[in-house]
Amino acid sequence: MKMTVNLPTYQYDIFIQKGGLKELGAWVQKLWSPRKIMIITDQTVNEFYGNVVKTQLENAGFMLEFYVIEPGEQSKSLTEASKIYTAMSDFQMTRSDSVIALGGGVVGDLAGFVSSTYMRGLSFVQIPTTLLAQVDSSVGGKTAVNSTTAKNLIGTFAQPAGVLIDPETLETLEIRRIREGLAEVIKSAAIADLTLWEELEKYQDEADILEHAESIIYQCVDIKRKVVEADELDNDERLILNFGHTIGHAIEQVAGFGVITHGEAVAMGMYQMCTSAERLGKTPHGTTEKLTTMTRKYHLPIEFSELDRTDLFNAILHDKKARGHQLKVILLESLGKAKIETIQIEKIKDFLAE
Ligand SMILES: NC(=O)c1ccc[n+]([C@@H]2O[C@H](COP(=O)([O-])OP(=O)(O)OC[C@H]3O[C@@H](n4cnc5c(N)ncnc54)[C@H](O)[C@@H]3O)[C@@H](O)[C@H]2O)c1
Ligand SMILES: O=C(O)C(=O)C[C@@H](O)[C@H](O)[C@H](O)COP(=O)(O)O
Ligand SMILES: [Zn+2]
Repeated sequence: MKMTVNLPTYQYDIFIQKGGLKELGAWVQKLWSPRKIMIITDQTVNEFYGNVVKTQLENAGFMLEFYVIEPGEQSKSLTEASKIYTAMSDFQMTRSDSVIALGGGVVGDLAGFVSSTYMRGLSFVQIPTTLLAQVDSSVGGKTAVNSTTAKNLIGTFAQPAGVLIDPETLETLEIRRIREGLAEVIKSAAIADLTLWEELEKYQDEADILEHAESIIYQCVDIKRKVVEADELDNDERLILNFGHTIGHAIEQVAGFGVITHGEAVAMGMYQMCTSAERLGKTPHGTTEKLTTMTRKYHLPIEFSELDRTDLFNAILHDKKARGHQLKVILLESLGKAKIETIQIEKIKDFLAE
């Protein structure tokens, strides 16, 4: 399956194919002439998929260097980015060379960030290997690293040259990671696609989801593609992709990056926004119950009562949807349709109430 993201001045293809990794060499040859490629990945992904990627690309005539990070959110930092710049410079990369991000959202965000800033920008490709990265983070061009004070505080908009999604890589993924990816799937359906929502209601469990992974990934990527095409730089419609993230990102930061996964935090954030919006009369009665049933079925957490509300509020002050004292929040008008409301930033406390 192929899809094209059409932006005003740029376009790229997303290729979704079981076993696609085994065709990587030929796919990359269509994008790039022979050149140096730095493959940025993490230790776990490298153990599973490093060899196939190496063989494919070397046979296709590329000169490779692997940069392998420690797995986990802690690696999404300026410290790690700085080490990668040094490795890129040691590999004597020039602006005609390129980067491949091979891994989950951490690798994708970090590799995208260094690619878009090294020498003011090298081309890069996303090869996402987690469900979360395949349904969300590999598409749309948001790159970032975290600071100690806030999630994704430092970043760029930089679109990849292409995205290759091989759903077979999900076979080696731990169940907790499948579930966290499902949080972004649930988000995508909740904000924009009632049909996908109803489909998710019919699936029995995670195994059922994996059986239908290719189609689910396609639908999520298509939702994201449309939103990004309408508002690449996150000024308006794209903000809906942030449903659950205002509180979710604060949860990740306050708990300590990596303790609660991004998807788990988004599940908590979606629940909290939905239940509060329902209490405030901004979301139809009964929506939270359906959302809770869905998140429970896929074993996602919704509770975060142990986290201090003031700490969460302070973290929310760094949300990128804030403008001065105002904050845009994403609510559900109904299941399958999001709406954006502007509130005074203090008012987010109404949504944090236990
Ligand atoms: N840029 C965006 O639009 C966007 C969207 C959503 C999330 N994100 C970011 O993505 C990050 C989360 O991504 P993630 O959940 O993929 O986390 P991750 O990259 O940390 O991957 C999760 C774990 O799975 C392992 N792994 C990856 N692929 C594997 C495979 N095929 N088999 C076995 N193990 C594998 C990794 O080693 C890691 O331990 C967060 O930092 C979040 O902010 C970005
Ligand atoms: O692509 C987007 O836009 C999103 O908001 C997708 C989110 O799932 C993702 O977590 C994103 O990185 C959040 O971006 P941020 O601007 O809130 O840092
Ligand atoms: Zn997200």
